[in-house]
Amino acid sequence: AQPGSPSPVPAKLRDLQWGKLNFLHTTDTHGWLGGHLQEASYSADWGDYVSFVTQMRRKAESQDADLLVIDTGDRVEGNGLYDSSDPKGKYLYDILKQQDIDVMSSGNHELYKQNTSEAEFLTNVPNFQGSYLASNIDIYDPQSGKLVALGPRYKKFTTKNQAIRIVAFGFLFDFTGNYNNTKVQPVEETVREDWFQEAIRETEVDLFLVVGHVPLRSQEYQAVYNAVRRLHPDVPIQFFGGHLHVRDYARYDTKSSGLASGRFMETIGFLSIDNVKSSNPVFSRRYIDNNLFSYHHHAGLDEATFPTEHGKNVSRMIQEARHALDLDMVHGCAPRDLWVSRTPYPSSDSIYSWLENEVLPQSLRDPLRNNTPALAISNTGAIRFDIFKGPFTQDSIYNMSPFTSGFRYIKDVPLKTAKRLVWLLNRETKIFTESEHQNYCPLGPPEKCAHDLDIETRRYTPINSELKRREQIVLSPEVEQDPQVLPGYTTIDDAGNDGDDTIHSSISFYDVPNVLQTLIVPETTLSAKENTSTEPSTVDLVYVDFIEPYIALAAKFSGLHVELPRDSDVYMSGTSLTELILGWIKDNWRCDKTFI
Ligand SMILES: O=c1ccn([C@@H]2O[C@H](COP(=O)(O)O)[C@@H](O)[C@H]2O)c(=O)[nH]1
Repeated sequence: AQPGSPSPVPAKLRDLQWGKLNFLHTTDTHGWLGGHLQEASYSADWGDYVSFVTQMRRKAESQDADLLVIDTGDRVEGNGLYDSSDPKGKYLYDILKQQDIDVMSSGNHELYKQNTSEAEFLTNVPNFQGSYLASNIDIYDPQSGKLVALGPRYKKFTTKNQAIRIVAFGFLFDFTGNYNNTKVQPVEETVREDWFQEAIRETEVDLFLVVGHVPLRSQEYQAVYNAVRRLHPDVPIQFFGGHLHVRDYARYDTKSSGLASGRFMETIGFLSIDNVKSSNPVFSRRYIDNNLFSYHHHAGLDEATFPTEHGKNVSRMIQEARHALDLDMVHGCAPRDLWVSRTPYPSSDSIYSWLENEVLPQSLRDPLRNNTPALAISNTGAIRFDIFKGPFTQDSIYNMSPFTSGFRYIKDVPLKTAKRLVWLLNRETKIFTESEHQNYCPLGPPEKCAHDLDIETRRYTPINSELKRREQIVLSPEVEQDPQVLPGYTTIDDAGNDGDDTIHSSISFYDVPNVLQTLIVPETTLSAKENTSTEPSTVDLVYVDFIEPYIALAAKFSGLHVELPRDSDVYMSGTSLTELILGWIKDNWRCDKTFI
């Protein structure tokens, strides 16, 4: 763990049920390779995980079993270790490659920007040669300019100890927000390609392994499942998924299942399959809290015997990178916790209410607009993580707001129309049904999308469904706090409620809107007539530039006749949302002696 990170609190643990074939799985790590420096439950770093994999491989060997290590993408964007270096990822790729990963795939965050996907192609794919699969992604090779596969489409291999013959694929969901230097083929089309049809016609196979940055309960995985099952009614299929940032386990039939292992290095997913080659395979899953207490327990080792030299070196690499990036530098001290979804919105401890009521009204102003009133909009997904009371560091800013988006505006928009546009963005259905940008919750945080699962059937409710959205639901009721049991994940999945390794009390999650809004009316701009209603008749409609495609769509439905980007312009040139928030924090959150 990194120096200064909190020690894990001993807790009641559930053991792992080993099989002859075992997996460890990470997904959506988003650069959190240093672990969580403010949360004891998730305080192990990538170096500890390197030690854990080594020790678990030894344990597998001793039982003549196999262990495969999987990662399903979104390794970048979301933490200072990736986002604060120039170029981004200067330290991350070398740290990542220290892990011995057997099968991995790309996420959507590897493809939003040209430099990220090129780093993936030129650095990460070669670093993980033989493991990195890209079943449905192509990239324009920056050297030749030719469109080529990002990585091999699939691979066949046989495990060392049990000689299990595996055919593996690596998918990304039907993502449309990628920069134009990559092409993502919809999974439903990929499964009709000749190479895929040939691959699944393999007869010498004991297991199909489908890894991907794909929600488990999705039309994409349904398509892969249907294609394989049509030819192989009896061969086990194991899926690993991600993107929604949740722990989840799905049973598709008696011989197939899927595991999703959370987000931000909070969770290491464990899955075992016993009797893979028989007519009766047995599956077991566990979500391991990423801390040393859990690691020691599951490896059957202690503080002295657990860490490997390699693991310790990787922890040192992280420490040096964090030091070089000055990630512990304190910008201010937060006077209270501010939550993304642990508290109702709006409320005094909602991070979105804080942005709407304090940060944006006090900071968002373009001097070139001469105090013109503005209705400002940001997507809630731009804010990725909570703020904890106490020191707010260089790391905290990227954990909370990692993206580089700035602002644009459309002038002279009737306030009534602007408000209707916001209403439409939050209502979603109509807009996204007709959108080429349809995606998993393209505006809100991914967890919001996961919570739109139909509770009864555990099926994902597509965002173009006409099903009525729940307004704001408490997903798990608060329970009396048992002093021995700390709050944390209490997952319910298709195998029941005993998946988490650590026994926790539950935390409440509340739904959040797609976009937050704030009306900014400088006193002096109101005419005497308007002053009576305190609302201007027209405003600058200001928005985070990432959401411009959705603004264009919502404008169409709200009667705002604009063509974007032609009719919009940059607002506060050179200032990103992240810089705006950081500036406000530096000005407003002084550290007094209660924090030191
Ligand atoms: O530049 C960006 C990129 C993404 N977002 C938001 O992030 C989510 C997607 O996050 P995942 O980790 O891939 O699930 C997307 O819905 C956007 O809301 C952003 O705001 N800016």
